[in-house]
Amino acid sequence: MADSELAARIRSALGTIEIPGGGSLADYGGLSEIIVTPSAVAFAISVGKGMEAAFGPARDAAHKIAGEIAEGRKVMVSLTADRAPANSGGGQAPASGRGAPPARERVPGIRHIVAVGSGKGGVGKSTVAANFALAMRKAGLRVGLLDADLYGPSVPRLLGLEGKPAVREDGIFTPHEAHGIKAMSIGAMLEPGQAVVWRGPMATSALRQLLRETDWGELDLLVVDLPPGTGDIHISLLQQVPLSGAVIVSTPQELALIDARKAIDMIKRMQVPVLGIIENMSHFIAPDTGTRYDIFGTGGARQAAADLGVPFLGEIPLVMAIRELSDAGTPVVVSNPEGADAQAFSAIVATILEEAPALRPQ
Ligand SMILES: Nc1ncnc2c1ncn2[C@@H]1O[C@H](COP(=O)(O)OP(=O)(O)OP(=O)(O)O)[C@@H](O)[C@H]1O
Repeated sequence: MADSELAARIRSALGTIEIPGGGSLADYGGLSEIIVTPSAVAFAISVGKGMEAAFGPARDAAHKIAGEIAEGRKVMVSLTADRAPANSGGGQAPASGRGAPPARERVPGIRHIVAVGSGKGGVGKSTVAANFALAMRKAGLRVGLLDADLYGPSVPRLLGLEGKPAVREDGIFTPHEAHGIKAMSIGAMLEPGQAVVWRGPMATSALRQLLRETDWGELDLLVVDLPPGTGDIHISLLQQVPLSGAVIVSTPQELALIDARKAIDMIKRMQVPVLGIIENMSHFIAPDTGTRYDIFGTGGARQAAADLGVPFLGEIPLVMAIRELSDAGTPVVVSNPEGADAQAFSAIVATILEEAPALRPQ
């Protein structure tokens, strides 16, 4: 069945579900577009603040009906209320009460979650996140990598993931395994080139399900590759799970650093420890002469880290091999582990494990 036909069938079936206040879910203005991908069906129901509980049965019924029509696809139905008043607190908030942010809840089996973010796009955040995860694996940790960059997922390319993740009978994803780590990405569920417009509530719901409805097994560390910037996904992740820390990737340019400062500010306000800044594309070493060129300036991220009172974790040079190997699905940490570039990632991991001993393998 064509995707559009499947979406139309689901929408029409939602007409049998009655919503609080009367009327059917199919006609309800808060029902989002129904997104169909080769392995998933996703839609959101937006309700007024305080109406979440009343709409719960409608959401459950929608999930069931969509599951019956979805032909083996994973169904993701999110129920979202209008945004609660800005939460500046963080920490374990009360679980009930109108507008109260939900309590941060651990993901069973996962000891630590560390997010990798950046202020600006295109600074190499995903490349760093993948190599960072693999370097943690080399350091002896059981590692997973969650691609939360729903708008531009690149983990499938970086790790060479092929095919869709399997969905168990109970609807739980089985993650991909690559180079000794587990990996989940919404990108692996899309057709090549398929663009999905994740509107705010659906994005946060998709993230929640990738995080909580995946059979991660026992992990010492889940690395989360965030989208660039400081949007809904970041706030949602920071609010819904306790994070052991966040790492910010920046290039040395002032513009990237301004945005990196904003990201660090947000993370601190949400009371998540900032493990430090990694400067990517720090400098270029000419392969023929070995001459170092500071093409984006030098020392910018180190200075910004000092100004912000957060650790500076290290520099990753701009190297053709990093790009070529990442694009080929064999990141430098696994394909050339003894090379200087891989060593730069290992040194960063060693610094973090020194500074945050709780993360070390047990
Ligand atoms: N240190 C590096 N040396 C050479 N190329 C690099 C380096 N880091 C990243 N790249 C390349 O830069 C490009 C962008 O990297 P990447 O996709 O990781 O960035 P990003 O910050 O995650 O981007 P987005 O904002 O789209 O999520 C990729 O082609 C990648 O291979």
